[in-house]
Amino acid sequence: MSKTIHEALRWASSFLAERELEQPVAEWLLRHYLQVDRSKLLMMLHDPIAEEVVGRLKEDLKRHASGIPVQHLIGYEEFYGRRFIVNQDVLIPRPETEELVLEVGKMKEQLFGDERVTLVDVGTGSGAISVTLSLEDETLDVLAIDISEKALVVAKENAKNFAAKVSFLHGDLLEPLIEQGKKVEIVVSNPPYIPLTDAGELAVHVRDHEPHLALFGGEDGLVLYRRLIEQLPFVLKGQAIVALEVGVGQAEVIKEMLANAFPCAKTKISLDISGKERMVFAYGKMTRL
Ligand SMILES: C[S@@+](CC[C@H](N)C(=O)[O-])C[C@H]1O[C@@H](n2cnc3c(N)ncnc32)[C@H](O)[C@@H]1O
Repeated sequence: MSKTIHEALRWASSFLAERELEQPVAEWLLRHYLQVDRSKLLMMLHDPIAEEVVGRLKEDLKRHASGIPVQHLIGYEEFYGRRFIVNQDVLIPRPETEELVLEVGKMKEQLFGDERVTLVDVGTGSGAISVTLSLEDETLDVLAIDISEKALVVAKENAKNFAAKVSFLHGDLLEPLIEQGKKVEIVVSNPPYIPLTDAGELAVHVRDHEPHLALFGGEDGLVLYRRLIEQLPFVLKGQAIVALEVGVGQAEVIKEMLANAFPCAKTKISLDISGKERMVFAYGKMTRL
């Protein structure tokens, strides 16, 4: 007799638990195969499940147990309620970054109201930040930069899928803007910030399956912040916002770097939903006097 969805899920949960892997993975996979949302899946729990779907589930769970992120198995990650294509060329967007997007939206509203302003997302990866902000706020002209040509292919595909108007540039941090003499009101970045010295502590699915260019920020994790902050004065308008996602334990030092670079601006650290200092901002007057 064929299994029900409930039985398949129970089997999958114990497979994952034995390997200390996250339980929702089985549900994500089944929702993906059956193309249903969570509430529909719950309503279908006692329906029979086709043998080939059970076979696919077993195969994918084995691949996941070997270290492949579930997002690479299904080909997307949800970000701000939208499905972004992801593959081995881009960082899988994380929930903390949704909080950065939310904060940037609020700060833009406070500082610029409905004024039309230009925002640049440095190190756009899958385009999660740039595409989302462009869709959420029509008063933003959005540019996005990445040093990885392969990441830009994915970001462009995501922008196309959502008909988001983002202009993509290839280059090192803000250099493409500096070369054009272009000035912007908002710089957002979630640069690579893991210290190279922490590489050994990373989970296999991160270390072996996400691009190292997206993960490591030099020996101490701060290399990209230092270089980005040095470049900022060349691209920021007089009134501006700088919004950076940072790693745990990096917020104070990055706030200080911003305060030194922009003595007339206000700076602040924001906590993520789990109470960790994960966002640093400089905003207001960006001139030195
Ligand atoms: C941590 S990932 C962030 C991706 C995406 N913004 C997100 O939040 O999901 C960092 C991104 O910065 C890019 N990157 C690394 N070094 C860079 C550089 N020097 N200039 C521009 N982009 C860079 C990487 O290719 C990667 O896409």
